[in-house]
Amino acid sequence: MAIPCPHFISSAKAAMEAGLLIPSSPSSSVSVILSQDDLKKIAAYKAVEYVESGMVLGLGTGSTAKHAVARIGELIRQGKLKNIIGIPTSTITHEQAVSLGIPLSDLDSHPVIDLAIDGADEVDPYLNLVKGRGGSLLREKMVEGACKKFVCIVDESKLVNYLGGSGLAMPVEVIRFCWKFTAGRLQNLFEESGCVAKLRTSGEKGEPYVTDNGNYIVDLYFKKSIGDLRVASDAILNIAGVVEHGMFLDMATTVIVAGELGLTVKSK
Ligand SMILES: O=C[C@H](O)[C@H](O)[C@H](O)COP(=O)(O)O
Repeated sequence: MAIPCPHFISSAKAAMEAGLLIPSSPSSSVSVILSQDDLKKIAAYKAVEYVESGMVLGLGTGSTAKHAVARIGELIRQGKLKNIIGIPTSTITHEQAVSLGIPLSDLDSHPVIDLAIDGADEVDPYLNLVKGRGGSLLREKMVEGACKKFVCIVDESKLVNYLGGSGLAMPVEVIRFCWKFTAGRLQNLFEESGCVAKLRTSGEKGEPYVTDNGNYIVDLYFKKSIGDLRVASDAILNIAGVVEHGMFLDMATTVIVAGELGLTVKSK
């Protein structure tokens, strides 16, 4: 999706730094079309400005986080970041980090993480998130729950008035055993919100999608708000068979939003 940005003031600077935009002259006014992926990259590059040498970093997963991981790899290669240790949140991020030469570890060896950078599927006005449409919610929640700072990076399409408000999936990771039973219990739990629970599938044959942890994902679709998020979270986690859900409540310390009018940094 191309987004017209006639007055792209603060993001123009970030776009130049990201190599997405070259001004024709120092005084020229900026008029540029940036794609959604450009916006993701701009948010990611801004987040990497928070990274300092010697940090243990949570490396997120997804089409936005991959730009941050690439940038960290680039700065390490250029010698501008030293002694970084990355904790990846998925096998795909692990593979990307290895290909970039980023030294890696895990939570067992590094239980405290200085900073994590990751994307999100939805961000509400209180910086609560929905994550996991890429399937990595469990490891992300473990890593980002162990962080001193969690910088979330999104383009403005991810902003919602309330979680579930995009009408897209709210993922719940469940064990395979009797997943239909678990999906039914989840759907019943949110009956008043018009919830529909669907098993996530992948590939042409529609096989169940399997997470890095060998589990399935049941996606919840809501017609109305699910009300108190803490109550909803506890109720989901109380169902035997549920491993984790994609609501990240009160976890992001900063959210960087790249949009038509520039970069917005919201912090707690
Ligand atoms: O499981 C995937 C992660 O939670 C992602 O961070 C999230 O889905 C956002 O992904 P993207 O940046 O590709 O929109």
